Amino acid sequence: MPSASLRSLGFALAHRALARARLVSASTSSRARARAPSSASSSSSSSLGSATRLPRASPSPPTRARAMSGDANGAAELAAMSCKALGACSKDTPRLAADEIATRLASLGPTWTLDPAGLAIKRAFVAKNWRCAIDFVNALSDVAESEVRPIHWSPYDRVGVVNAGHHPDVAVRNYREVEVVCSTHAAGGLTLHDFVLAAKVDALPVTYSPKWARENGLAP
Ligand SMILES: C[C@H](O)[C@H](O)[C@H]1CNC2=NC(N)=NC(=O)C2=N1
Repeated sequence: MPSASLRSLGFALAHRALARARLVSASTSSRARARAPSSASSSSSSSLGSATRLPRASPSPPTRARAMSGDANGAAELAAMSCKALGACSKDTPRLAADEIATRLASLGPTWTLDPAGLAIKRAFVAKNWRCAIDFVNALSDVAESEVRPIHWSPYDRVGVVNAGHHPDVAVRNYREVEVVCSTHAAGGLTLHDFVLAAKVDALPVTYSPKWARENGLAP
């Protein structure tokens, strides 16, 4: 075969190979594009995802520790109860009479006191340090919220939560002095909810200031 025709044949083959290579790379990239979601669609799917994602239910209450109580049976009975079972607090939630308050108070730990007006119970202690104080408050927060129950409502079957918990007033002063006050705000005084919460608070682990623990008869 003459050299000129060989050369033109070579060019033709090279050209065809080049065209094929271009064709293959074009189809590969279009397939790749089809697989990867576009930035718009991915953002819309993630935004849809975030629209249906709702806050997780509160974590389960902390594991029980040694219940610190004056009357173990009374405290165990209270701690086994649940504010959810008692129902959400309202102005109609019955307030306890003075004698039942005294009985329930005796079954709690020794550091609970009744306020002079008889409308709240208070527990105060000194933690070992700030971190121990805040760890206790965080665990307390889980207990207060542990009565949260999920509800479903249409039409998108979104899941929400009704906060049927029972919440104490909490203060941390002088970086480690913790104060917990239980009272039923909706009823304007002490109800069974408050003693149930207090018994659960007594079951929480606490790292006390060693000096305070010795002075209050709570040294291990
Ligand atoms: C609907 C829900 O049960 C009420 O808002 C709860 C929330 N936590 C509460 N906590 C306390 N301590 N008193 C209340 O009256 C109260 N009400």
